[in-house]
Amino acid sequence: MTHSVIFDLDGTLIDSAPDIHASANTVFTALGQPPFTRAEVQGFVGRGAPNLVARLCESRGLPHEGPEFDRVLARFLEVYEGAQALTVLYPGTRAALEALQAAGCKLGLCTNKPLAPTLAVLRHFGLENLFAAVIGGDSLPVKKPDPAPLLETLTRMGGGPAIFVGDSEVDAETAQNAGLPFLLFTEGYRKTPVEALPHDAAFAHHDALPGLVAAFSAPAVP
Ligand SMILES: O=C(O)COP(=O)(O)O
Ligand SMILES: [Mg+2]
Repeated sequence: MTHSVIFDLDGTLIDSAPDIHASANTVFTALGQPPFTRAEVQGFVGRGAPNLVARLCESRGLPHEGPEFDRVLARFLEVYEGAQALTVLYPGTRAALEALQAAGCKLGLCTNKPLAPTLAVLRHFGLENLFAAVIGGDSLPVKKPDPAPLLETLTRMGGGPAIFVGDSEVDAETAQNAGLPFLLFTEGYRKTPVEALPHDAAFAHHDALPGLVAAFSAPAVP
């Protein structure tokens, strides 16, 4: 039985932290704040843009809710939507997605990144037609690790057996919450050692992905 394969985006298919870092610095330096390091910003990626901006505000002693925060978030989202210049696909990503599709797998995307910058970056890399369903961090009232976005992605893909592929603590928890197998990409933005994150298989290069998915999809040997 061929599985549907649902992907996380930031830190899994694309290395977008340089653009997220640059967008944060564009917004916060305009507010008279000193720039953030890449590590500071990357450490807050994974729970969606409102959480990222709230954590950045907090670390500069600025309000992390209310009208002033809303203005900073709105400005960040504006800058973020046009921020693709520093983003790259992880090596082997395009080939792996195409190989999975050629093997009959349906592909889906379930990210906490807001939908507008998600669609913009998919278009930037010419990947927008590969995915049967795309759910962003603002597509539903809840985000990962709530299982609803992942399950909704699968429903929009027509259901059936599925595997989730992601890079983070949030993704591992989402897969568990949704009851789906989890493949962990080890070169993304996780903060926890691989051994400490629940996963069914781990990989460091996307070349390994079609083989891992095929192993899951193979009928169990009696
Ligand atoms: O925008 C984020 O916080 C992270 O996005 P991701 O779910 O694609 O890793
Ligand atoms: Mg991620």
